[in-house]
Amino acid sequence: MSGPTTSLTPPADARRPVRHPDAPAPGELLGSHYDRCFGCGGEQPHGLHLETRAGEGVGVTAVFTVKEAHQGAPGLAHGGVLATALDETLGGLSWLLRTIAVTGRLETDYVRPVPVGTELHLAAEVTAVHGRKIYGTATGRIGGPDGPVAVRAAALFVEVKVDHFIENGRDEEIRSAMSDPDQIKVARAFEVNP
Ligand SMILES: CCCCCCCC(=O)SCCNC(=O)CCNC(=O)[C@H](O)C(C)(C)COP(=O)(O)OP(=O)(O)OC[C@H]1O[C@@H](n2cnc3c(N)ncnc32)[C@H](O)[C@@H]1OP(=O)(O)O
Repeated sequence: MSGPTTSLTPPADARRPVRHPDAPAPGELLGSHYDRCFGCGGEQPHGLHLETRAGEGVGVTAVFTVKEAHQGAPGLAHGGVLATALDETLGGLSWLLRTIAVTGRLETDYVRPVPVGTELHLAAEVTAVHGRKIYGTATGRIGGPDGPVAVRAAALFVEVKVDHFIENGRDEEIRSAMSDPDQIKVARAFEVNP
């Protein structure tokens, strides 16, 4: 049986990731890539409102406070919401590479339950790049950057052009985003990618 390989282990000839010279400085807040994004958008009332900062190398850190609206079991964060937090943090790595990419595969390990009210401290890094494929890992810790690990992820993102969103998104939101100067600014930031 043959088909595309879905392994999260980079191939032997993958290259080490390189921080883009125009990447935000370590500690800089990345801001939201779309104000209605469920992961990071300020205009999404029940969203995660994840705040992501550039880290050292090709890495980012983020903080997500688990709210009442994020429950699965009573008083505990929903696993899908935690996967979203990991996915969004990994998505922030695009800023470090200055490459637009979407999640192709995301594998999540749930190590310990995460109560409502927890401040989850996330960290993600790119581990390898192979053609359009970007390999990354992420971790979420309870209470602080050195707190106990609650969740972990390995992921493969695939580089896409802006057209991916224009061709596939719903017309109403695409039209609205295209008429928003802030949104155009975010998209342009990634267009120059030597
Ligand atoms: C702006 C950023 C927002 C950030 C928000 C947080 C991140 C997100 O949640 S993004 C939203 C969720 N993701 C999506 O909606 C993506 C939906 N999927 C797609 O659009 C397509 O399948 C896409 C773009 C991933 C790949 O399609 P396509 O561009 O045709 O590439 P394709 O040729 O199939 O694959 C390219 C390579 O990736 C590999 N690949 C593709 N999908 C996968 C996968 N699921 N698992 C492993 N490898 C994969 C292929 O094997 C291929 O590898 P190789 O180059 O070695 O042959």
